[in-house]
Amino acid sequence: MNPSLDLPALLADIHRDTQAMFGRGRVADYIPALASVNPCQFGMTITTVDGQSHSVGDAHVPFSLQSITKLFTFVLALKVEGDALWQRVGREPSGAAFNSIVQLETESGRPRNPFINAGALVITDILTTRYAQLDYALLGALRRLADEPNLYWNDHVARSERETAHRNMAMAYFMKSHGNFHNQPEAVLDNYCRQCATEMTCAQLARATLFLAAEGRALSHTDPADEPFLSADQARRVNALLLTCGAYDAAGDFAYRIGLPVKTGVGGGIVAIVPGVAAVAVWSPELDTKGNSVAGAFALERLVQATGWGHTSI
Ligand SMILES: NC(=O)CC[C@H](N)C(=O)O
Repeated sequence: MNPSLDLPALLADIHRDTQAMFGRGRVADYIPALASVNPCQFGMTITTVDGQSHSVGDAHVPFSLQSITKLFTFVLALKVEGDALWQRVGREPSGAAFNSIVQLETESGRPRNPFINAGALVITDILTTRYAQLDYALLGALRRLADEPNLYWNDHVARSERETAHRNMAMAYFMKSHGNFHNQPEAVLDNYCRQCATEMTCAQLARATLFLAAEGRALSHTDPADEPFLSADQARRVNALLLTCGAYDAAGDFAYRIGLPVKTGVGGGIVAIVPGVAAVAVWSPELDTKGNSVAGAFALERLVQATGWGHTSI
């Protein structure tokens, strides 16, 4: 990393400039419990592989990870299932909305990638077969990665999504009709909604995804063995998928503007990986029409313009 970079000063500048972005998007309201979140919040954390962490604004306020959890469930599935999972899900951008159902019909129930809802449901189905209590297995992995024992899902948000999960349920049944869903859709949806309702702060999320910037090494402070969480090759592949599929049908626009592997969620969070350098988490609840945080994307664009990150790593 360029030693002359003053990250705290840069974060302060970005924080100031994002205030002008409030009011340009809308908080997700299709999950009723998310509709009541105060929209005018912004937090950002940069955690570097050399051990620095810098935060600004609401970076210590927990928020609903939503689709950002798809990154973690995919990584878990890759660890337990390996390349066999590609028989059940593709690795191409969908170019369609995150909750689109149309491609499933023409593509025989095999979702385009693990980061759209249909693909994430297949991943959760795979993990539901593997783990008797997936919710706690996932929390355990997240706690280890974030080096933070106090991580939970928000039960109110989980129930709220579960009661209104008609479209996701329809996709699960459709995939089951093609033989690409092995458990009962109801049980998988229970797990999926709890997974999506996991809460973290920006500081915790940046820490939890640092392994993707560090060639798969979890860099745990509490685990001196520093065991790799993924192999360097697997981490490289996960980053490639995040770059091409991490922002749904805005993946091209994100690559153009930001050029880093990212995962977004309708809670307003975005995590971005700068391979070899840092993990960056940003959160601001107002979304654009594709379900991505308006101020979050703006902040990441400012960050890469100022640091040059991404220009050499991709
Ligand atoms: N894009 C998202 O964050 C979507 C996640 C949300 N839980 C859903 O399934 O609709």
